[in-house]
Amino acid sequence: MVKELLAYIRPHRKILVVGGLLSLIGSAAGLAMPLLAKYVVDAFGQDRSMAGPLLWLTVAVLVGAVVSAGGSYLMERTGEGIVLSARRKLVDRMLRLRVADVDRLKPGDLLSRVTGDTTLLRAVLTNGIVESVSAAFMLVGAIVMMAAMDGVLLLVTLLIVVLIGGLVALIMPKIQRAQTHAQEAVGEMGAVLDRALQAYRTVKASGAEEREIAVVGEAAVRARDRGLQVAGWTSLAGVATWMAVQIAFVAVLAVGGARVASGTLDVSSLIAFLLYLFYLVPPIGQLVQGGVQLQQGLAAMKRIKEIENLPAEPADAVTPADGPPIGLTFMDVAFRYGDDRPTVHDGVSFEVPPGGLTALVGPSGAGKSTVFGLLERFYDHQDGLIAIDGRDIREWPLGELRAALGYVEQDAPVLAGTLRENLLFAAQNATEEELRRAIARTRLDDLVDRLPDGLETAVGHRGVLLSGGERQRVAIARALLRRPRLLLLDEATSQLDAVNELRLREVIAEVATETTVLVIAHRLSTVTNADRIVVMEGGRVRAVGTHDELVGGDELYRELAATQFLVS
Ligand SMILES: Nc1ncnc2c1ncn2[C@@H]1O[C@H](COP(=O)(O)OP(=O)(O)OP(=O)(O)O)[C@@H](O)[C@H]1O
Repeated sequence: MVKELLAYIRPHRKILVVGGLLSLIGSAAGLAMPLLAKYVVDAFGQDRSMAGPLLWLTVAVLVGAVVSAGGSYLMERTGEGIVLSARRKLVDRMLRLRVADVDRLKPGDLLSRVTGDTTLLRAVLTNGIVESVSAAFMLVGAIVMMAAMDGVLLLVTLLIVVLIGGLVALIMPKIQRAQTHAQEAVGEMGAVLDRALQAYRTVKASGAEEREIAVVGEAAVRARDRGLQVAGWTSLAGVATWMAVQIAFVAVLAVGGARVASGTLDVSSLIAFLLYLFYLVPPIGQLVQGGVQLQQGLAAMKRIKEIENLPAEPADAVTPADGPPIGLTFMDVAFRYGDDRPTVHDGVSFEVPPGGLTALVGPSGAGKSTVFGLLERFYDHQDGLIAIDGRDIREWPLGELRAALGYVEQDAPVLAGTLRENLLFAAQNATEEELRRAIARTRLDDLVDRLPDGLETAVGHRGVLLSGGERQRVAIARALLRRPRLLLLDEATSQLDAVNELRLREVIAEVATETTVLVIAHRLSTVTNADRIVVMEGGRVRAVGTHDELVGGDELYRELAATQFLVS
């Protein structure tokens, strides 16, 4: 893990070294001060002019301050750079994960990894490491100076510092464990908050505000408790170091006082020694702090790596290319969502010839949406053959496969942004003419006319400004602009008004004249217009035919037609 942490630093190492050097120079200037103070005191005692030593003292203060400030700015800059590259890498991986992996992850937790955990890297990589180096330098420097003052006093000091240092070293692993838990708790809080925000209306309609507030509140309390554990251990480490210095102070004062009295030590040396002793405080504190930050960084790194280590889909983005409609084949396809999950497809076989409208129908849970998930290769089937245009989908380069398909989800997501951005989402290079045509084909013209800023109108978070029927047509227009050779359309189950219903039917019928359309049908009008209907039940294909054939020959279909389809 430390190695991975260092990998983030490598690109910034030059500037980090410069910043580190500046900090060291600042520290060295600081280190010189007690010595210069000693000269001031000596000059005072020997009736010499204090001007020279005082001037040097002033110069040391100024140089120390300016150089330290420069060093710390460079450090912060590097820190921001490191956070940026960690975020970029993480986001890149997150958007390329396989759907099956994302199903298992919680969006709120993912968000906290990008926003929260990356920030923790900054502290460890800059302050943590560089300041620890400069603190170690200060520490060694102070000890050398103390040795020059008086060896006996140094021994007394070191004995105490080493004892307490051992204690702090024992506390560090506890801090890391507590810190990992604390960051996980923040992620969990993000996840429960996200759950409530995703279902905002349902929360309100269910009168569940209080409960959700309590759930998020509890997660926040857990995060606080974990944070308190970290704080507890950190304070203990802090107190231990503080105690070390205080005890050393008393011991040095006692031993040093005795040596001054016996004439083996100058008063000025004792004063300088005591000053150096207090010079030990910040570097020791910094080393402890650096240790804590390292633990935080390691915990954050672990959470970042958990995502980065997940497999990614190949990144072969392909611009959609025009082509004739294509057909598809399912042959004995077997699939389940996970080894411990029930079988969803249990030998599914059907064929869709190029062009025309094919409807998939069946009771809820029959595996219809799963057909789409497999065609888009969001998931990989375990057995059997799925071919598109006569070619096994495993042999299609992923980008090319997805470029050939248009996909409209049932709840037709519309993204925050303008209507134009939404329409061009899947085909950034579409021309104004193509855009206009797609709008006309999906009968969105009057919507565009009605909206205050036309295509440039912001449609709101998840398209709340549009009706369900409009959202579905926007999604269809978006898919059409990609010029799919096979359109996968999961029809909205929501009840549409007569106008929207009619428009949707016209749109589907018209699109089916130009490309292959496979629709998961929820409307009677769709199935009656379909060239063929595939009836699925319990993970198998039960019957294939036209509406009239199936009404006559398939009992389940007859029942579905009578009860399930939204009659138009
Ligand atoms: N991402 C998923 N992870 C695990 N199981 C899933 C996932 N998606 C669907 N399933 C399960 O697979 C089965 C078939 O689901 P599918 O969505 O394909 O059915 P469907 O016929 O489209 O149903 P509906 O018409 O209700 O949408 C269901 O039992 C469902 O619980």
